Amino acid sequence: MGTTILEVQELKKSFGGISAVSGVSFDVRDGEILGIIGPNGCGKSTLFNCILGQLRPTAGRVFLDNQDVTGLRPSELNRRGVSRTFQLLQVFPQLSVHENLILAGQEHKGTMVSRLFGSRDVGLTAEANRMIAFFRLQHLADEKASGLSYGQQKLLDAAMAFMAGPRLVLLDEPAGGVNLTMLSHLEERLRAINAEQGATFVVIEHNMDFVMRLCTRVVVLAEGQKIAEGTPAEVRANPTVIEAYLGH
Ligand SMILES: Nc1ncnc2c1ncn2[C@@H]1O[C@H](COP(=O)(O)OP(=O)(O)OP(=O)(O)O)[C@@H](O)[C@H]1O
Repeated sequence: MGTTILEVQELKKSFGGISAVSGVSFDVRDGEILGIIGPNGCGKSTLFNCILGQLRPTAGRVFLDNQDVTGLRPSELNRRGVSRTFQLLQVFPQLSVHENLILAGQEHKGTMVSRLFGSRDVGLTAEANRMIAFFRLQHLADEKASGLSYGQQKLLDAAMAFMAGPRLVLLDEPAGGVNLTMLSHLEERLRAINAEQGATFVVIEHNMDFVMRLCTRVVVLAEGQKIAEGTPAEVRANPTVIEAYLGH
């Protein structure tokens, strides 16, 4: 496996008296698909939000390519090549599939680039077309996002996160609410973007089968702490993991 892209060290986040994340450490290596799983309320989203600057950690550090990025704003992390999806769809319903992708690309490149250099495109039209072809959305390219099925919107949402060649993508429940046919398409395309383009990403997901099939490595959280880490097979056989799931 490649060099370390992201390193999370002893991250903690409390909300008043509630400790949502209690000292979690892990890393993400170039070219891998890392899964983060755990029972409801174990701190997965809080962890993502702390890594991506939506929340300021109570303690701990986050390094991107060996640079300390703890507490940087989401827009700054975007400019450094980290993008994400949210549990709730972030597509703009009144914009077409193509326009949504362009907008995501502009956000990833940083609006300053287009402001300073005039062109709002900076190669994004070609990139959007490439992404549309990659995720097999050609027949929907000019459709408004609101006209797409929920599964198609989730696919678009994921495609948007990969616009402009980010260094690292964090996907928050990409499979949530997606029907089986669309799910296998999403899984196959995510696998392909990793294999063919070397995309590195982290997936938070409740769908255990999806995670176990897709991810190269899995981190398991329970009650704000990391309780296991390993290949899908190792994690599945880990008694502590089984206990944490059966106990809920
Ligand atoms: N803004 C907040 N204020 C207070 N408590 C919060 C806040 N956000 C999260 N929490 C609490 O922190 C804990 C972790 O929540 P978090 O949403 O990170 O878990 P999760 O693993 O993502 O859950 P789920 O799988 O249900 O999405 C929970 O006990 C939750 O109630």
